[in-house]
Amino acid sequence: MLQLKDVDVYRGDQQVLSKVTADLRPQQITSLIGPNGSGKSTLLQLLTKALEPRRGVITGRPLSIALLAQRNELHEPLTVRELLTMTTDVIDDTVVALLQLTALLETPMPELSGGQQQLAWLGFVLQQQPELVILDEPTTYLDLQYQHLFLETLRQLQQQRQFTVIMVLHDLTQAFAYSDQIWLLNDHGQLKSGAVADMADVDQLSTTFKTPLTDVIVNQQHLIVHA
Ligand SMILES: Nc1ncnc2c1ncn2[C@@H]1O[C@H](COP(=O)(O)OP(=O)(O)OP(=O)(O)O)[C@@H](O)[C@H]1O
Repeated sequence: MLQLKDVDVYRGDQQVLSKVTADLRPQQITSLIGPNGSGKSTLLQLLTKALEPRRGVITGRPLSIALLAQRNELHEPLTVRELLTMTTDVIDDTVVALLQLTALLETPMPELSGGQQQLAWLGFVLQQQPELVILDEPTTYLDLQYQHLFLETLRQLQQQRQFTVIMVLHDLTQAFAYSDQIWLLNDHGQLKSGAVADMADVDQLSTTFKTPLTDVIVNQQHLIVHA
């Protein structure tokens, strides 16, 4: 699928990404992590072609890409059903049930909680059956219960339907728990990537985030916490 080779990106005179080379693994979940301002959103913009690199090449962009932001706006107070059928006539009952939206289909979106709205937006994205789903900090405004519901449901549906996901997450424990691959950007815009097990390197993470971190393993899961 998508490959980046020696990609340099500038914003004006400022170099944001430097010689980024990576391979987005198909049918897997990749989390893109890195400190504030390291260029995560910029990298996502490259994937959707909203930005072009100054140097380097990007190949293998899939035809169907769906993007979900931290917050998503509607210009009309659509119901959940209207949102889900905006781009396709058929409601996917499995998706709706897993997202706990079945009883909310006739409810106007503004009457849902923030967490329910974000699940409805995930439903909107998945209804389109995209090959690649790009999520930019999708759980930022959700409480813990909804963060887990969102990521669990995404994981479950991704395993059933085998689409590819790349998402920016700030919570390192969640990134390691819900992903197959990690892309780690440092504040020089350099990227390291690898499987979760290989990237759970606290020295590398502590250096990149400029804060001491430690890795506690509970039930074979990496909890990356402040040392
Ligand atoms: N539209 C823009 N015009 C000019 N510079 C920009 C623009 N968007 C981002 N930048 C700059 O590019 C750099 C990378 O920003 P980007 O938003 O990609 O980082 P990020 O890792 O997503 O940050 P955060 O974690 O804070 O969301 C920053 O120095 C930022 O100021």
